[in-house]
Amino acid sequence: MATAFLSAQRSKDPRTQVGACIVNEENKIVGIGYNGMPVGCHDDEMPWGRDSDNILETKQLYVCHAELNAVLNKNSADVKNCTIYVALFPCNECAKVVIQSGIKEVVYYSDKYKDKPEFVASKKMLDMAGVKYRQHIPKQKQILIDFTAIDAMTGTNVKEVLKADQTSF
Ligand SMILES: Nc1nc(=O)n([C@H]2C[C@H](O)[C@@H](COP(=O)(O)O)O2)cc1CO
Ligand SMILES: [Zn+2]
Repeated sequence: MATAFLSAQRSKDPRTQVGACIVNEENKIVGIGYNGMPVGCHDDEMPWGRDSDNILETKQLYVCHAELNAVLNKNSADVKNCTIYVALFPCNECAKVVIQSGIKEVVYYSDKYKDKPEFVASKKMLDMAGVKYRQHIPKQKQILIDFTAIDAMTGTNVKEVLKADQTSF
């Protein structure tokens, strides 16, 4: 799930960044994706709003959801019997992609849109197709990525080695 969330950081959606990570039966990652505009549809030329009188001026008609991208980005022949980790519960369109691609389990973090018809329909289809879904409750609320830690650790290790050398002499 953390990998899904990390992938979401790349999304240009100013409101909701979603990531998805697919793992096979050995828990090995076979696909990662985040919500974004289709290839060739430039982020800065596409609408990112969601509320407009003109639906053509909203993101809904254009944006590829994280789950779709994760399936399309797969590095294996298929994603049959895989599990998809996703930050937000899949909508009805993504549920179809999940079912048709053979994914057997959805692990989601948030179900904040659960009362909307897209998500009621999604669950109806997942239930009928026998795709399991469960909420992920993380052991810790946050993970900090500190790029500098690798150098700091090396420094500490070097100091420890030097100290050990001094005591042995
Ligand atoms: N499961 C999902 N995967 C996704 O990639 N998305 C994307 C579509 C939009 O770009 C954004 C939702 O925008 P908003 O409705 O919160 O402003 O997240 C949304 C959902 C849930 O609907
Ligand atoms: Zn979707």
